Amino acid sequence: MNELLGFEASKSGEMYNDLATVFMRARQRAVKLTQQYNRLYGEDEEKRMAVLNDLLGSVGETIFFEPDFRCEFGKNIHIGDRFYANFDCILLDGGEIFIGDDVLFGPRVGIFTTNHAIDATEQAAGGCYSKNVTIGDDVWLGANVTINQGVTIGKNTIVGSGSVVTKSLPESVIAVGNPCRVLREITEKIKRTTFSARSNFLNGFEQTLVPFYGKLTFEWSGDQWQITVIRLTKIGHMKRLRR
Ligand SMILES: CC(=O)SCCNC(=O)CCNC(=O)[C@H](O)C(C)(C)COP(=O)(O)OP(=O)(O)OC[C@H]1O[C@@H](n2cnc3c(N)ncnc32)[C@H](O)[C@@H]1OP(=O)(O)O
Repeated sequence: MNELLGFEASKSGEMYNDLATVFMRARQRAVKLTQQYNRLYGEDEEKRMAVLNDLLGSVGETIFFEPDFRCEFGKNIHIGDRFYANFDCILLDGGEIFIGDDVLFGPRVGIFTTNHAIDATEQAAGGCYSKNVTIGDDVWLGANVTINQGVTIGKNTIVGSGSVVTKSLPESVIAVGNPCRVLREITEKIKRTTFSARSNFLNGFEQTLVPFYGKLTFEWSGDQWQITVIRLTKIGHMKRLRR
């Protein structure tokens, strides 16, 4: 076990002592900052972003976690632009977590980069090893998705609710289940009509979510309306959430 290298060991996949002082202190700091972030819910978003800037390794523009967000260290988490996570997101970042642009997490998504040692003696002594996780641009993780260490999710992929992802997934697929397997590719082209939402429900939706996302579109598929969110990129171009 490598106690001297601290985060260098954890980020490189070597076995490290999870109970070493450097990790204990960093964990306490992260808990305090995430509590502060969660308490600031509903306050000025700039204050919340300032906490995230302090807590996380790097953040893009417009990052939003519903309460309660929790992470282990924070400094190993890197998030791109326009990120939204629903309630109770847990990111255990002994290894690094890289999240791209325009990523959506459903409620109770968990990313776990660290395993305890397999050997019981090393386990009891605090032995752990971590592997980085990467989430590509335009990915949507459904509710209760679990991502295990070492996984990469290709861009534009959707992971169904309750899935446990143990191996990497390619780009532009829908994948589901435990263990998570590809269900189908995302190939279809959907024609959309954009118009303003006017019902109470949709006005409420616009006020709460659309500032983070962009615009709503509606498509009549023959027997039902499909509501889709189109997000505005930094340079103002429309970006489709689902194709
Ligand atoms: C940002 C937010 O807050 S998100 C809000 C939270 N919402 C969610 O988490 C919902 C996530 N959505 C899902 O899980 C959806 O099922 C999707 C998007 C993965 C798939 O939707 P569709 O493409 O319409 O798949 P469809 O419903 O046709 O199902 C196809 C097959 O996959 C199975 N399946 C679908 N979803 C799942 C799942 N999550 N886990 C296991 N199997 C599934 C279906 O049972 C079906 O199996 P069958 O062919 O044997 O009958």
